[in-house]
Amino acid sequence: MLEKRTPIPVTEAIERVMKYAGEGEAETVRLEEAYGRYLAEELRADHDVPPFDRSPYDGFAIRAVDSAQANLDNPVEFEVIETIGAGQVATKAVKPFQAVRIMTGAQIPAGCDAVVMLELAKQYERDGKTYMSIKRPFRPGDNISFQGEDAKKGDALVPKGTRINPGVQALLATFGYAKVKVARKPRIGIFATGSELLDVSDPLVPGKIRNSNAYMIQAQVVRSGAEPIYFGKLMDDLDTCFAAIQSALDQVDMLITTGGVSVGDYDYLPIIYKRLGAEVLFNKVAMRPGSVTTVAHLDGKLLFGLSGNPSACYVGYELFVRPVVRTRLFSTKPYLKKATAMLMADFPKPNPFTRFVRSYVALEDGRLTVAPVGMDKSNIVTSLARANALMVLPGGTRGFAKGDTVEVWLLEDEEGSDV
Ligand SMILES: Nc1nc2c(c(=O)[nH]1)N[C@H]1C(S)=C(S)[C@@H](COP(=O)(O)OP(=O)(O)OC[C@H]3O[C@@H](n4cnc5c(N)ncnc54)[C@H](O)[C@@H]3O)O[C@H]1N2
Ligand code: MOO
Ligand SMILES: [Mg+2]
Repeated sequence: MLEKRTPIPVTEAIERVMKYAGEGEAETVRLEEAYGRYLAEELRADHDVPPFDRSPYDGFAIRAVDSAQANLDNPVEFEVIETIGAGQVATKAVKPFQAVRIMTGAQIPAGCDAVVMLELAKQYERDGKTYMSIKRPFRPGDNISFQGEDAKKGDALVPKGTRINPGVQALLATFGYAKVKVARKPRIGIFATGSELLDVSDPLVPGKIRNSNAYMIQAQVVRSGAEPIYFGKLMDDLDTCFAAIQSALDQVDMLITTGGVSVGDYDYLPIIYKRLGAEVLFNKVAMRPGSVTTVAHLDGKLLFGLSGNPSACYVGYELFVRPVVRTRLFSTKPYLKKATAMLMADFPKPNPFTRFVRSYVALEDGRLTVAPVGMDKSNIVTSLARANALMVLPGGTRGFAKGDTVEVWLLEDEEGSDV
């Protein structure tokens, strides 16, 4: 007799998985390798930025008070006592009506409190000395880039769990992080199961198809910030699958299988979970596609039994695996970012299960619109190529119409959501 599966709501399924999400671990990488990784600790300023008052222009550093009387009819003259470029420090004390020729980025000489742009000064020589004159007054602080104006020592700049983008990379360099503490990428093992599966380079033969899920999942793993370990494809043979899965478990933090999870004669994952002694968290979810998604837990490791159907497999990853990965990357927002969008197509057929329709979200005239990107069936692979969102249509008795406002979960977003 076929075991009856009881569907549970998607939110409950996610909750059950997240109980076993575990915690992130830190590792150290060189700054050059940090881009795209996730910070394992908050980034704070340990010094002021900039660390000294500096010139934002090529020009002359002066004491503003000396320029007070300058106007078009009364140029004020300064003796130029030295020249400093960025990286150099003035060596002479600046006395009244003296100036230092200064370049962008150089430290403001002691005693000076304003900078005159080169274009506003006239420089000339007289009796072997260099002078410049200006025809307008400057106030203290004019054209100074002040110490700490960018960041003050102690400022919290980037929270733990942030993905290191080029800007974060710049800050890490600014604060001297030659080595960076980042989240260790969770290692996710992948098996594709199915006797019908061909390798990518195999020619098509009757009854068989190429294994696309393994490559799709590897990309999803990478997109979410984890490290895929692909163990290859398995024939639908119980003992072979069991042995392969059991031995792979030692090498990974969690394991994904695709296919073999439904109720068919050759769907062996349910038996394998039993043999392993794994606790099955659920084996039916009230969602389309991916209703057969099964998640089990064994000795602190999650085993994701994703559907063999490509669209169902894809959705299963984004809903159940991604938030676990993000949690282990120290994110406080591990879920897909949610938004609302205007539906651009009718969806008349009601469905008792919540639908996650592979869709394309666009920004049109300042508001989000959403349209499905292909046929809404779980065995469809072509629709995935253009999907940048999952449109969430709650199950129930009604369909949806063009113009309705619907929820969308964004697939390419980096920020995430805490719910
Ligand atoms: N009697 C029932 N039959 C089915 C049910 C059900 O409730 N009762 N559920 C259906 C649903 S819903 C889904 S989804 C599928 C899930 O099946 P499995 O997860 O067991 O996957 P398979 O049977 O192994 O394969 C399904 C389908 O996907 C193709 N596939 C598998 N692996 C790959 C791969 N790596 N790359 C590309 N395509 C793959 C496979 O050839 C099949 O066509 O079960 C329904 N049946
Ligand atoms: O698990 Mo199936 O995808 O609901 O079609
Ligand atoms: Mg099957």
